[in-house]
Amino acid sequence: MKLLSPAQTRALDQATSEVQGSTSLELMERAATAVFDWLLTELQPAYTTPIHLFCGPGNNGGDGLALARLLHGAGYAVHVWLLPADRHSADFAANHHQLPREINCQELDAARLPDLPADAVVVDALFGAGLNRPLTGLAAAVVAHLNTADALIVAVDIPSGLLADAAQEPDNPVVRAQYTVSFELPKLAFLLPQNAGFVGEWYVLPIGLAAEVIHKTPVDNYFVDAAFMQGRLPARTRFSHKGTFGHALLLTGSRGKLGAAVLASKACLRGGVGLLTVQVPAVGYDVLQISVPEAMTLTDSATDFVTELPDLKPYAAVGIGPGLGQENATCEALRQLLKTARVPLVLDADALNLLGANRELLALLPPDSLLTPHPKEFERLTGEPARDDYHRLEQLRTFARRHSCYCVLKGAYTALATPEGTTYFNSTGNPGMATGGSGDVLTGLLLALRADKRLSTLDAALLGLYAHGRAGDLAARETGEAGLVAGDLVRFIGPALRELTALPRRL
Ligand SMILES: NC(=O)C1=CN([C@@H]2O[C@H](COP(=O)(O)OP(=O)(O)OC[C@H]3O[C@@H](n4cnc5c(N)ncnc54)[C@H](OP(=O)(O)O)[C@@H]3O)[C@@H](O)[C@H]2O)[C@@H](O)CC1
Ligand SMILES: [K+]
Repeated sequence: MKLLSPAQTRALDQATSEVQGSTSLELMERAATAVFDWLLTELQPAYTTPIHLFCGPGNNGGDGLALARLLHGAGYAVHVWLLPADRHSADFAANHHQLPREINCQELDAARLPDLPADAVVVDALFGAGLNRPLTGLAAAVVAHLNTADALIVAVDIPSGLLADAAQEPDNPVVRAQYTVSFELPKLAFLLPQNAGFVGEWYVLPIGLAAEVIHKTPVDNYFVDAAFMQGRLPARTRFSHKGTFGHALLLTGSRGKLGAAVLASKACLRGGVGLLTVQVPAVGYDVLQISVPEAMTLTDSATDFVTELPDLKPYAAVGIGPGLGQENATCEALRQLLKTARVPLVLDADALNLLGANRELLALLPPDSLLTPHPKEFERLTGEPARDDYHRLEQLRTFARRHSCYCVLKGAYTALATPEGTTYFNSTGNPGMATGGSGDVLTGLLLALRADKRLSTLDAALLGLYAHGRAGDLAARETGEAGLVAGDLVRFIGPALRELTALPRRL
């Protein structure tokens, strides 16, 4: 799915009306009907549940008024609260006019803000995508009032006071919703950790906006969902052989951290690599041979950490990082790798920490390298703490462009920035994956996909991130989130990849 800016969303609205020969009022009715259906199926309010709708002067308020009419028509107890304003949008006015007289509809008054009992549902339709400045005065007082109430808050389109795709001052008044119900496409704001307390659990409801216009709209940001990924992994043909899927080399492990080497190796094999060679310090030889018999093991001349590179010629891709440690001699091996590798690289964990501690090495990164930092590792790479999540995203894009690399930022909705300046946000995964070794599994899986000669760098990265999260979701069904360990992810890589495999063409 594409992530559109507010200006693009407005243009899409207009274009939809033109293409479909419908009015913006009809579109508003579709939006309100979608929220109405969602409320009834997801929240299932009782007929006695008080539903308070807070409506602003624009089309977000218009959505709220149309929703109030639909709920009233279905027999629910609704109460409408209007934010006084000098001007109202035309579709707000039309829906205000259509509001049945029996509905209790009052203007908000700062001196007498309504009581909101804990069993009430509050619909926040004060401001939506048209917000263009921080809320002040009565609007700010209403938001503060909603935020202290115990009622369940559902935000229409976006929590009021929150900008859809830009940073704002942390103390700006913003509604803290339990649910946000938006239309057709998600907003960038929903994907950033700093907004989680406002947005709550979010839903995107289809309202039939013109698909052909969405298709033609150029964007910088994508939300990577199941439909986006479906069929991206080519099926294996009967005559495929080990060479098709590549021979990968993994440089990994140090004394006490061979578990990382084992997890990454197993993930690489489950990711479908043709052959895997693992270079570990001498201390890891038995561990690898016994734990991962499918891999070939090379031992370093050093006992406790990796210090040297094998001949790189046989390999289709090289991964480096899991459990590596940060010895000087390891850093030299990394330098040699960056200087000599002519095949795709995947860099993670201590390889990134070494890059961060020796930033002159960044100039040696071969183009199209894939880096997988979490936010702390990313900060070491840039050397500059981010002001907020939007700034960090900007840093990520700049980094990927400057170093011609694909850079991941791990977390909820893991982001992938490309050298061209596009960012992809992954949709799979769960908090159970915040556990030791999860990143090592991702590295191994990405290495396998980069060794696969059939895949572009972008497809390998997207498939790896999506399948890793999906494996976590499948595993959590069995283990629960708390009980999930990285080894469980490995078991579900195969099923996750199978879901993404292209089906044979049929007539
Ligand atoms: N395609 C879709 O997704 C569809 C979208 N739809 C809905 O439309 C919504 C967008 O509607 P919208 O453009 O009318 O904007 P909205 O947020 O209601 O209000 C803007 C008004 O507020 C004002 N204003 C702004 N900031 C302010 C502030 N801080 N403090 C005070 N006032 C402020 C501003 O006027 P100004 O004062 O700047 O002249 C303007 O009057 C969208 O979120 C969705 O709910 C559906 O109906 C159909 C399909
Ligand atoms: K809202």
